[in-house]
Amino acid sequence: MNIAVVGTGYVGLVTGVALSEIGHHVTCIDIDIEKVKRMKQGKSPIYEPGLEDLMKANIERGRLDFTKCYEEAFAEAEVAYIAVGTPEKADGTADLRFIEVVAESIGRHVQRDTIVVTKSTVPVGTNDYVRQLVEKNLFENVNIDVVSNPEFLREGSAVHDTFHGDRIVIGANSQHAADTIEQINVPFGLPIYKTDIQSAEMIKYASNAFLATKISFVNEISNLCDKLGANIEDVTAGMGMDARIGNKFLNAGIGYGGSCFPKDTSALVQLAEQAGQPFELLRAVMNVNEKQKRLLVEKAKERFGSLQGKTVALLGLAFKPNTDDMREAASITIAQELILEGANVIGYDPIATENAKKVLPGAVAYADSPEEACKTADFAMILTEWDDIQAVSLEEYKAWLKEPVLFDGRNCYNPAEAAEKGIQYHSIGRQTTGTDLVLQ
Ligand SMILES: NC(=O)c1ccc[n+]([C@@H]2O[C@H](COP(=O)([O-])OP(=O)(O)OC[C@H]3O[C@@H](n4cnc5c(N)ncnc54)[C@H](O)[C@@H]3O)[C@@H](O)[C@H]2O)c1
Ligand SMILES: O=c1ccn([C@@H]2O[C@H](COP(=O)(O)OP(=O)(O)O[C@H]3O[C@H](CO)[C@@H](O)[C@H](O)[C@H]3O)[C@@H](O)[C@H]2O)c(=O)[nH]1
Repeated sequence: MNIAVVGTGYVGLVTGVALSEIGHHVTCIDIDIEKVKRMKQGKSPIYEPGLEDLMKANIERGRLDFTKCYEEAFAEAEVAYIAVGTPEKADGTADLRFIEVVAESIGRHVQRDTIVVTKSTVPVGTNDYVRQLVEKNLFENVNIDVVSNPEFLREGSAVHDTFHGDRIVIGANSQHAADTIEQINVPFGLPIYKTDIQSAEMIKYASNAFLATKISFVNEISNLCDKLGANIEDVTAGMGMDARIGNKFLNAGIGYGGSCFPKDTSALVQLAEQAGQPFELLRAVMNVNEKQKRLLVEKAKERFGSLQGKTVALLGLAFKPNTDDMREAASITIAQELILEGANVIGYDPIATENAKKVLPGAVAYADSPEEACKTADFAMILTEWDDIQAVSLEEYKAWLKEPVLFDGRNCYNPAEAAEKGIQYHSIGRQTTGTDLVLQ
């Protein structure tokens, strides 16, 4: 099948590469000329494990190409995937401006009957709107079908998730369109769930909202554990043994970030509002998350009284490991709060530093290793559980930090062991240890 993929971000590029890997001929379009140049040379503009190797292999096989030119991409295309961003507007709703521009461009450039597949996360009803926009701009006398095919990959494991996902959702109102998109996806060998367009659109928002709810729920439980002397790791292990609850996605931490949960929960709350069906639960989930992002700073203030003049090492800046994405990373809130408290901040991230520089306060300094960050600092906070950060030993923290006090937002260490090694260790939903240590 000849496929055009519009937008080459985390979703578009991974989708395009994966579709070419299973045998389709794919042309990816992006308006960012620099990106297109890089991708043509087999270089991925984003950090995503395994992606670049697949890109190179399929460019060599002649099944994958990149362009900024719609004419070129639509010369042969029978199917057009839309994978541009749907960021959050100031009022919390989804911004459909990129979708609108793309739908109009597709309309102007299609040469034959075409199925337009929306991969982007869009509010219920958007695919109908997309069809209207495409049809309004048609030059050729062709038929347009639309299909909702929401994406469920996670950043940092996007390639793996695409080939090993739990399901592929296809929402269509025409049997022909549903069958064609199913056939395209059969080689992935994953369960395919077919439904109508509105339900497919809702499956995506409902899934993200449910996962966000799980995280805020467990974070609330962890804060209670903190107060009442229980241990969140033991609690979630015990909860997760109930198959109805499941043992995944129960890690307490410093709140969810990233390019999806924050904006998608907000968009669903707004969608519910517009439908006259306020989503109280999801509002609470979002409020809990905002509070949770500030937890480590609150703990540090409680421990030190004032943070004025203290230097804090922030270890891990990306919103999760194995990505260079800084969108809605908790590190942004934490760095801002620390600076407001009069602290100096030195950040370290193995991959996301360049992106971090664009969004963290200008006053933040950057280190090239956990050692350099910690040796400059009074105490440290672990924000992202990158492998190289988890590989730092407790002995090293003890040797490097001026005051061996560690605030661990990802529960990477054993609290008793930390105290044994001479560290005062504050983590999430577990008792603080090493409080009796005499620190300088
Ligand atoms: N990032 C994820 O993990 C993820 C997972 C599932 C779903 N989604 C959804 O997928 C969509 C895309 O997300 P993303 O993170 O890949 O976005 P992104 O911001 O990383 O990438 C969007 C790309 O589209 C390009 N673009 C914008 N306008 C264009 C146009 N007119 N023509 C061609 N290209 C254009 C941009 O230059 C950019 O490269 C969003 O709706 C998001 O909610 C994202
Ligand atoms: O038990 C957990 C799991 C995750 N997180 C945090 O939640 C955020 C999101 O993590 P994750 O879901 O792994 O990454 P994303 O790439 O944002 O993926 C989510 O958002 C995508 C975009 O819609 C969806 O496609 C995915 O299915 C969905 O998991 C990160 O800040 C994590 O640190 C926790 O705090 N505890």
